[in-house]
Amino acid sequence: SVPNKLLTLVLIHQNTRLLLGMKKRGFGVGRWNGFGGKVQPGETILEGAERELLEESCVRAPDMKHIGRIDFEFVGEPQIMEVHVFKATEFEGEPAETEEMRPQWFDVDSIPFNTMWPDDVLWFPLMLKGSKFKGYFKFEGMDKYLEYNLEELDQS
Ligand SMILES: CNc1cc(N2CCN(C)CC2)nc(N)n1
Repeated sequence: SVPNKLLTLVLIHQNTRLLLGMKKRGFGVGRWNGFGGKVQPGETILEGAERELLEESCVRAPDMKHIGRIDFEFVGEPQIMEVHVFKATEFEGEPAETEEMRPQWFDVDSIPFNTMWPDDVLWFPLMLKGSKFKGYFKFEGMDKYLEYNLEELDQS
């Protein structure tokens, strides 16, 4: 009966390249991921996504679109992490390293899944092909999920 924790995740996907960041501290440290964080009181989820992208990568992406939602449960943790995923194709500025993230471009055929969250290999293909999706993963620790479901949603 704990409200979900609202979080964001932004991917910038330009033709055959994807911008990821190496998380330098905190939750998910040592893994490549999109950019994001907690949604603050008084901001929309979209505003939170835009703010975190700028803070973590120094770029803005005004065309970002909401493409999915993934709920993450961690065994022993009552609060579900409700991650809202956004994708952009255009950006303003130059990706730059921050205290949180070291950005790097990857070819979509060479995504470093072995140094990413284990769920990514399942839903990144949906993200890359432009699907809208809804997912749920039950994690036990940081490296293993016990259950999941993932569905593509109708665009119509
Ligand atoms: C638990 N699995 C996760 C979490 C996660 N996030 C990313 C966004 N963070 C703010 C919270 C945790 N991202 C991916 N790709 N997988």
